[in-house]
Amino acid sequence: MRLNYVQTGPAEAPVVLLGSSLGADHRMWAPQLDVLSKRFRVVAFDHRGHGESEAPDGPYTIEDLGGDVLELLDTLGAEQASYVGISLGGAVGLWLAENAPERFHRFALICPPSNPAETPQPWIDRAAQVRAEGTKAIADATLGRWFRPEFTETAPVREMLLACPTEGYAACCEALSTTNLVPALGAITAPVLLITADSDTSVPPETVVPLAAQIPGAHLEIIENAAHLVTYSHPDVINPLLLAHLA
Ligand SMILES: O=C(O)CC1=CCC(=O)O1
Repeated sequence: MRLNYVQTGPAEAPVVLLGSSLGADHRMWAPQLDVLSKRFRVVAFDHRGHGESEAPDGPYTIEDLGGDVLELLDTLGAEQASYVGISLGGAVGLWLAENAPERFHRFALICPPSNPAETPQPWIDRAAQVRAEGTKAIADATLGRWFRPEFTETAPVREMLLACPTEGYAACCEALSTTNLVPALGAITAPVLLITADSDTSVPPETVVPLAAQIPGAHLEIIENAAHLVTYSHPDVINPLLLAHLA
């Protein structure tokens, strides 16, 4: 699978991969790139079916998306990396922490859905709606979950969502509908920073806070007055946390 990616920072520095939210692409990491690339070789990639990555017909699985990241590491010539993921990218991070610990130093997982398969029907319904009507049909509702009303710089994110391939978005919804990463959380060995946002209605804090007790040694941060896409709306709060954890 050919994943699209951009990289910045010194070529010889430790690699940090950035995995995006459902419907967004590598451009959503713009508020993190300058800061992280002073210390790391930063690789922001598009999941399959997103941005400019290949978009085969779905359904996909979380194993597909995680396997793509391992292939990307091989393509980059990186034996190991650290991984930062938000939302769908956070679920992929949990899968990587559980299934490929030898390839990763540290994880920062932001608003990660750990068991979306618990309620699969909304994901199956969303996939059907997007296949029928495109991502424009879900754009207003999605941005309403991703940002609090006082954050108004949402136009670039809307543009990413509208540009997301219909089949890729739908197939990733189907991946979420079959994903349950909870049973293996206790086997995670890498240091994990978990970040949740108090106003996140996509992946509510009540579903993230308990993960800190289930992942050995995990550290939890709860960001106040923030919704799901907290990396984009609150970089001044998030970037120092990422730097402190990854360094
Ligand atoms: O609500 C959304 O669209 C964002 C999201 C992606 C994965 C998830 O659980 O929520």
